Order: sequence, then C-alpha cells, then structure tokens
Amino acid sequence: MKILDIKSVSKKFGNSTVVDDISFSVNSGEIYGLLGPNGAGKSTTINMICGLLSQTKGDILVFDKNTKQNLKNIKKDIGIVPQDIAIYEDLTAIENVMFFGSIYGISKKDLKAKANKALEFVELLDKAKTLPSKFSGGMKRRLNIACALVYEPKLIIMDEPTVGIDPQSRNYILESIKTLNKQGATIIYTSHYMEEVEEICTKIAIMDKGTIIAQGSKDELKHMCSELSQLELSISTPNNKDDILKLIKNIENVENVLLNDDKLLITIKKSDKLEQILSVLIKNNISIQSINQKNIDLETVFLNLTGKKLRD
Ligand SMILES: Nc1ncnc2c1ncn2[C@@H]1O[C@H](COP(=O)(O)OP(=O)(O)OP(=O)(O)O)[C@@H](O)[C@H]1O
Repeated sequence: MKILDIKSVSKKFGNSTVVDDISFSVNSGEIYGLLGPNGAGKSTTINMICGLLSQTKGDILVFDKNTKQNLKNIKKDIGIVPQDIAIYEDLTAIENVMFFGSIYGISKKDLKAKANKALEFVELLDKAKTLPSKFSGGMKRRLNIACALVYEPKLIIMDEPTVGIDPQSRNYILESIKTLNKQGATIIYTSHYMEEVEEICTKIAIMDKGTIIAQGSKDELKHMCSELSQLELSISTPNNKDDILKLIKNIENVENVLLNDDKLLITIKKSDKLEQILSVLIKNNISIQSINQKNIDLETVFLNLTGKKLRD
C-alpha cells in the first residue's frame, strides 16, 4: 500500500528551482532513504510533505489524501523529527513530550502514559524531570525523537537526525529506527551518510541539485553500476610500464588503468576480461601476487552517477 506519492513536484524560491520535478513513492513498511549532499533539496522535500512549505508545482498524496486539501488531517499521521532540534529548554523532558502530544490531540488522561512510553523508548525515562539544558547533543536529539513518537504516527520522517552527535547516540538512533519499523511504522530518513542509508534503508532515492538522479532498492541501485567492476592486482614492477598500461587499456571494455607502485587498478565494464589482462601480464614476465575484485558499494554508485563524492 502506498503511504506517500510525490508526483512531479517542484519548488522554487524566487527564481531558483531547488526541487525540480521529482517523483517517488513510499510503500507501507518501508524505510525510505533520501540520500544527497548538502543543498540537494532533501529538507525542502520533507517540508513540503509535512505541509511546512507548499510546492510550486505537482501533487503530494499522503495516505491517499492530497496535501493541498487535507493538510490538517494528514499532519496527525506524520511524526516529524526536524533537522534543527525543536524542544523547549525551559520545559522538562516529559513536559516537552506532553506538550507535543497535546498539540497533536492526545487526550489528557492518556498523555502522561504515552509520554512516559515515548521517553522509555528513547531511553530517557530516568531523565523525565530534567531540563534539556542539562542534556548532551545526543540526548537532545533523542528527546526530539520522543516528541515526534508520542502520538504514535504511522509515518515517521527524520531529517538528518544523526548530524553532530556522538557515535553511541548515533547507533542508538539507527537501532531505534529499525525497532520502530519492526513495530509497523513507515519511515523516511534523510542523510548524507551513505553508510547509514545502506545500513537501515530498504529503498533509496539519490538526490543531487534538486533532482532525483537514481532510485530503487539497494540491490537495484548497485545493479546500475554492476556493469562496472574494479580489479586490484599486486604485481612485480614492470620495466616497460607505459607499454603494459597501453596494452591493458586497449582491451575491450577496459575503462581505466592505473599503476600505483605495485598496485594495478583496472576499471572494467565487464569482469570477463580477466583472462586477457592476465595474459598481457604473463607474456611480459610480470608476476602476480594477488588479485582482488572490489565490490561496488553505494558510494561508488553515487560517484559514477554524479562524478563527485557525497562529502567533499
Ligand atoms: N527559504 C529558502 N529560501 C531560499 N533558498 C532556500 C530556502 N530554503 C532552502 N533553500 C535553498 O534550497 C537548496 C536546497 O536546500 P535543502 O535544505 O532542501 O537541502 P538539503 O538537501 O536538505 O541540504 P542540507 O543537508 O544542507 O540540509 C539550497 O541551495 C538552499 O540554500
């Protein structure tokens, strides 16, 4: 079942188009990753889904309802964890969670129990009566998450929730996302950390400069680049280095060859050229110590699609 359907959505600020005709959908039970470098348009997209910004063009359907007509109803079903921590420093942890619960319509009699449950989930129950000013960055992030979970939304949107926090809190947040998903929540997760998205997401859209340049399951994205493979060979230093590189480069489907000391790095379109490569080396009396075929990871997929690294 489709929970979110984004249809040809664009957003302009003045003359600049920061989201440019994007379309994607999220099904019930998925952890959907929006991956892209700073400024790609991830937060703008999230803010349009939640109705904090209105799109310049296109339609957004959440639970089959168009955000143009049903924003108030839709908001109750979305739990948003914003990129910038949104908690009140002069309210205790539990008062913060109860405040967010009350504005989303939880009845007074259920409020305290639900707030306790949310704080327990983020492991802050023992700090319920503490002011957030006494919290570390990671604890504030967790409190921010509890505020979004208190009304038990079916769709949870987290905008870069692990930026600037300690590794322990980061691991905790990633594990809790998996737990929430197992409990039935659908999750949209934005990040520019490739390894996080690779660890937790079932589907991924890669954004760059306001457009989605690739989307699909992890395996589908990897398959896009599976035509390319990287071979790393440890070899004895050749006397006729330039000739050897030229011979290998001339093999059909060899895209690139590099020799760094004793490491020969070959990028090929298909991996069935190994025999030809080996025969060039053997004919030239070069000994081979090891051969390693590198797996293509999502970082490589991104690099191949955009020609740049996610984080410079
Ligand atoms: N209110 C605004 N007015 C004008 N430009 C904006 C506004 N909000 C965002 N932008 C621009 O839109 C582009 C996309 O920003 P957005 O915050 O959506 O990117 P992002 O992928 O979430 O990046 P980050 O990881 O840095 O948050 C950026 O170039 C940003 O400067």
